[in-house]
Amino acid sequence: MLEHIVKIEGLSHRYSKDWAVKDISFDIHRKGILGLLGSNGAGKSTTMNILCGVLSQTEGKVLIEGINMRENPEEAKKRIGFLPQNAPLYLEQTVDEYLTYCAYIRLVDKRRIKAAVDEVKERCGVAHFSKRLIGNLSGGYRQRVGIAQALIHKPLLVVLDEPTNGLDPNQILEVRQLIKEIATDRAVIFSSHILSEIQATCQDIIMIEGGNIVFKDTMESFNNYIEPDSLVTTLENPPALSVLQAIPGIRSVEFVTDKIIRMHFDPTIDIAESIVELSVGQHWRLKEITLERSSLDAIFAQLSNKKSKPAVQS
Ligand SMILES: Nc1ncnc2c1ncn2[C@@H]1O[C@H](COP(=O)(O)OP(=O)(O)OP(=O)(O)O)[C@@H](O)[C@H]1O
Repeated sequence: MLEHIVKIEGLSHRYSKDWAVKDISFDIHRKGILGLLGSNGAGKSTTMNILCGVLSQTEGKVLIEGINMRENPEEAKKRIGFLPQNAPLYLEQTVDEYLTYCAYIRLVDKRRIKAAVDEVKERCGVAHFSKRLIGNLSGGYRQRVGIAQALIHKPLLVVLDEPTNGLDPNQILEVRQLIKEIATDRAVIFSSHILSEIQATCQDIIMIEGGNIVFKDTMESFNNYIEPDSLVTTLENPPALSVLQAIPGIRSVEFVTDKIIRMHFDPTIDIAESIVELSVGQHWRLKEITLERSSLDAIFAQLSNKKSKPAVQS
């Protein structure tokens, strides 16, 4: 049986009249990365803020190693490191000054503070910037410092709210790698509104929309559950639009260039095979065919349409 360090039960929150999250329950395993996927306003930050004890829920329970966050926040928070959506950095401090301050407010033993700062700097790859003002670091390095402060007190769980937001592609790859490395000896939960971000990093996924969980399982099950519903094909000798539109199962056809064509199709039909067969038979000279991953909106629509199947699994 998998060991859990976090148990969230029936969590609901409303800021005013409407529910921002409603009846959310899930567990977090002791190690590995759980991705929280959802579009803007889905309820990711609300869930994470409650999980970290920054926001007090309207209803429900958060237990960290059995400790109730509402009843004993000091003990529960010792076990959690948090990087909120807007990293809480002091731009006028050096990396050393800032991390020392974080160690102090995170109640790290005074005799251990220097060692703790050195350890997280090393781990997060910012040791060479110890004396640099945080305001003079690039976005990627600021984010590393943000992750370092979340690790300073050796928490069991690290919560990262959209940690790759606003970074350039290289910085995204580096921060992803750091997150994977951190998760080798602790649990990590991280949120994103980008599916590929979660797919590249997480073993487990929770998808949240309109404040409700619409899917929770392993990443592998998610990938198996969501069928692609469009493909892009390169044909050196493409037929007329009407010929492609007439293929059974095709819903729409768009010429991206005169040779590259995007086709949306009914995911219950194996359209790729038909295209390959037709291409050979009718000399369309197929060069490339790629199934495209669905957008978040399309996935949400698919999940809603599959309500007859058990979309939410525990
Ligand atoms: N302080 C607040 N006061 C009132 N409503 C809020 C507040 N914070 C969030 N909300 C609302 O709660 C809902 C969930 O917001 P939340 O920030 O949790 O979503 P999110 O998935 O993190 O989105 P984003 O990626 O845009 O931050 C949204 O409808 C949002 O407008």
